Amino acid sequence: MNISPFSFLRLYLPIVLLVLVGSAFYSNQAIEYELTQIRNQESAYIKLGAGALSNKIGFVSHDLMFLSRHTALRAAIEQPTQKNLAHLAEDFSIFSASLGHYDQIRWIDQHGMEKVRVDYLQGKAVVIPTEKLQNKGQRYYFSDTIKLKPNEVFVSPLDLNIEQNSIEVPYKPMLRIATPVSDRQGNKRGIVILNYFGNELLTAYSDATARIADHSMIINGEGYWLKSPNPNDEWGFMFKRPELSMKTRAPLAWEHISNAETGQLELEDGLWTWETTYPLKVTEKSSTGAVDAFTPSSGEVGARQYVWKSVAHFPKSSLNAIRHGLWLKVVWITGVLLILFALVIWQLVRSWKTLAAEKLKFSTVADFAYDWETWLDSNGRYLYCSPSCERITGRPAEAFMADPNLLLNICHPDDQARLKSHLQLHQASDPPCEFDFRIVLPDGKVRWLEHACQSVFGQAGEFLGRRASNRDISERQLSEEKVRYSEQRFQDVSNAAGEYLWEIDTKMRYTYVSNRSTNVKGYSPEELLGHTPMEFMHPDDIAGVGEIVNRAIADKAPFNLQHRDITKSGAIVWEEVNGTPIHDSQGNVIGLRGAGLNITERKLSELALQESHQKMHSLLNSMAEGAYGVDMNGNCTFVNRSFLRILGYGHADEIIGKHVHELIHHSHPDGTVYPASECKMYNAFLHGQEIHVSDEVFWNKNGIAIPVEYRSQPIISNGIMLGAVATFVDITNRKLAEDQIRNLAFYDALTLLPNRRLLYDRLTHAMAASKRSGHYCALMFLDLDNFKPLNDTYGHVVGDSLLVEVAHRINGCVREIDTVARFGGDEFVVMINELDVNKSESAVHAGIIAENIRLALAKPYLLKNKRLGNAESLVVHQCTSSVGVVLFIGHEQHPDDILKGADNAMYKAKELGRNQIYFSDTSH
Ligand SMILES: Nc1nc2c(ncn2[C@@H]2O[C@H](COP(=O)(O)OP(=O)(O)OP(=O)(O)O)[C@@H](O)[C@H]2O)c(=O)[nH]1
Repeated sequence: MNISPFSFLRLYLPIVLLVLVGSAFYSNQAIEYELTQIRNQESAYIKLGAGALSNKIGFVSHDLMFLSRHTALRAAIEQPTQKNLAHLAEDFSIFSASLGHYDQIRWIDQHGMEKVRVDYLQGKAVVIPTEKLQNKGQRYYFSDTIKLKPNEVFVSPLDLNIEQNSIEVPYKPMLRIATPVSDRQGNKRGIVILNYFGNELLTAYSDATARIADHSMIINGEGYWLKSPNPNDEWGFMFKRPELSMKTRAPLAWEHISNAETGQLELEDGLWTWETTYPLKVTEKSSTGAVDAFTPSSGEVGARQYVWKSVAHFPKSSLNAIRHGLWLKVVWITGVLLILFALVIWQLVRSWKTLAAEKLKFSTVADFAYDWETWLDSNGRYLYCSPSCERITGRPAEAFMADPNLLLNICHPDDQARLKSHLQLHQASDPPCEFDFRIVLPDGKVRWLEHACQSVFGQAGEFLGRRASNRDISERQLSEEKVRYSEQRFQDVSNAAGEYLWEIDTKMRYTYVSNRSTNVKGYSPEELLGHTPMEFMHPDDIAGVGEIVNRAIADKAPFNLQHRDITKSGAIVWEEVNGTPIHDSQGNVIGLRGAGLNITERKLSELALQESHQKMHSLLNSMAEGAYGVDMNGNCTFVNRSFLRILGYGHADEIIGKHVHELIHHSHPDGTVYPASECKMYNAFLHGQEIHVSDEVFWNKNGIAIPVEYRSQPIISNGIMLGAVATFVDITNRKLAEDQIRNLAFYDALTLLPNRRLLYDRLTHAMAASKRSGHYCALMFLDLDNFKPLNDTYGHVVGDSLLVEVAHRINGCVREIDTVARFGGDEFVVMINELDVNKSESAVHAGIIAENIRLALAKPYLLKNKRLGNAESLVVHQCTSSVGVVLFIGHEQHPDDILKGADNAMYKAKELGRNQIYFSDTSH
């Protein structure tokens, strides 16, 4: 795992600083402690040394005073007889030998003459014979002592013993202590003096300061060493060598030492510790002494001036060594500590990072969990609540953390008792638990939650509470509800429909059959399970059913089939089966399921219907009329053969399913569009009405209008209209016949000109029109002149052809709106409409037209002549015509009068010689 140097240093640097400061503080404290120890030790030993010196001096002083008051001495002073002197010498010997401290014990009389002297030589007290006694009157110790008052003590400086005016070698440090003695009258009778071995004193000092022997020393008041770690420095004053004194060697230290009774001071050269000893009591005196044997003291020295300094000098190098040693120790410990801290912090940072990573994982897994994750302690308080609770419950995680009862409070009232007992009672030993409950959202909606929880334990097996996962299963519940509802509905519908449900495995054995099987097959589900459907099937149907089912399995497709079953009672029932393959997750077919329905009645009906259909089909196809059916959308449901024949189709499939009106009835006879909305038949069938139309057209496949007469009748079953059936006949021949009849009534069969009836009709219309317009009309009555001879000569056929040609030539002389009619025989009537509003102008126009006709008819005719048995010949014929003209307007005259007028005019033309035009009188 990578650790960021920044993370490490951020934690480590303050600790480094702390350790360094701590180390510095500790080192200072340690050094100070060590130095304090040393200082204390120095002080203590120096005090011990000083004390040892004082004690020793005290003992000596005590011995002196004991001897000065000794009875033998008193006796010798009063009566210095040999006996008393001997006695005194003996006592001095005993004293010397018993103590061994004194080099000499003497009584010197007031003249300085040694009276009794005991020396201590080689461990024995030796009384010096009288003849060897010397006069010490010149010596400073005598002169300094003899002048003292009784009981005052003279203590000499500690110096080296001088014998024969030379410093005794080896050096014999010596301290002389003396006191004057007097007789009973108070006269001074000399002194008692003890030469005390200075080594005793120095040894006592050494013993007391043995622990600091290497740097302890005794220095006299002048700064000379009486005892020094370096013996060569000692007794400088005895050799008059001032350089062997502290005053010279360490003047600064000596200045402090000499000016203070006691003290301790660290100077550049080291630690100085000193203690001042005052060997003399108040009653004791001393003098400067003298180095030379017979030199008197230069002055008296009082008790406070007679000092020895017990001094310890702890060298600077040793102090530094201690400091360095401690520093090194601290530095080493600090280094080790820093390394240890570095390792610990490194591990700590690693652990934190691991912890952070684990926390990130945890938060990623828990905080981003889709479900609502919780952890409750043994008291039911939330230790963790995932943020998804807000999406699921509508309340934030903080609300649950703050209120352990919130879940119970928002629980649906119907589920609260169960949830409450679960939350209150679950214990560490409870197994994992799952159940569903509902909560009420803030907006009042209800949501289903699937709750799953289990106990959780720490590594030591301690119960940590229960961890739960709550999943929003509202949609699933809804879906399941829908599925349940759907299944129930399916079951109900199936039952209502009389169906039974079934499932079979790949070996075609029933694995499930619903109760309705009893109604359909006559066998209960228990009797069917484990058997195959074929065991109950009509033998003739097994092969067909097997083929359909196997194909469905191969195609993995649903199937539908009908077959016959033989019921438990032996009856044959028809069953309709719908089924579909069941697949596993790999898509393999693992069985079939479906529903079966008893369709026996329907099947029998169908068969009957089929038979009926067959009959109807035969009937339809035997009809001469075309027939077809339409559904409610107007689409064709069936056609018969005559339909196909009449309308030119080859197969019913070309029509069935198509909108019949759009296919065969889309246009009027003149080709204009005939919308279905205007179609009589279509509207009649839409309204459930019968209709009969005798004259419309259907359009055949080739786009030719076929005149038809049709009937349409709605198909109504149980009051519900299902469509219509139409029949039609081709009335082309009938129409032709009708046309002919109509032509016969209104037209001349030979010339095809309107006949007299039609002329009369049009004359009536022309009269009405002229009345509206105010324009005059003209009626011309034509009669061929001498027509009869042609008939007679060539026969009626030739005469007919002339009449036809005459009709043709007259038509060529008039407008479309005019009428040319054959009135009868060789008589023609021409009616000219819309001439002029002015009668004269109209007469002129009519005359011109009449003249044109007359001229046209007067031209020769070339007529075919074919007689029976003879070849066809051409007859050239020429004839004229007589024309009578009458003008008319409105209803001034009766039609018959107009015709009569024209006829009369024509006769006038005849009378006037034929081949001319005559206007009726009424025309002018
Ligand atoms: N070919 C033929 N002749 C007809 C037809 N109808 C009448 N006729 C004859 O037409 C003749 C008419 O005769 P009329 O008009 O009386 O005599 P006409 O010979 O024309 O002499 P005028 O009229 O006096 O000039 C008769 O001989 C009829 O038989 C017809 O449809 N076809």
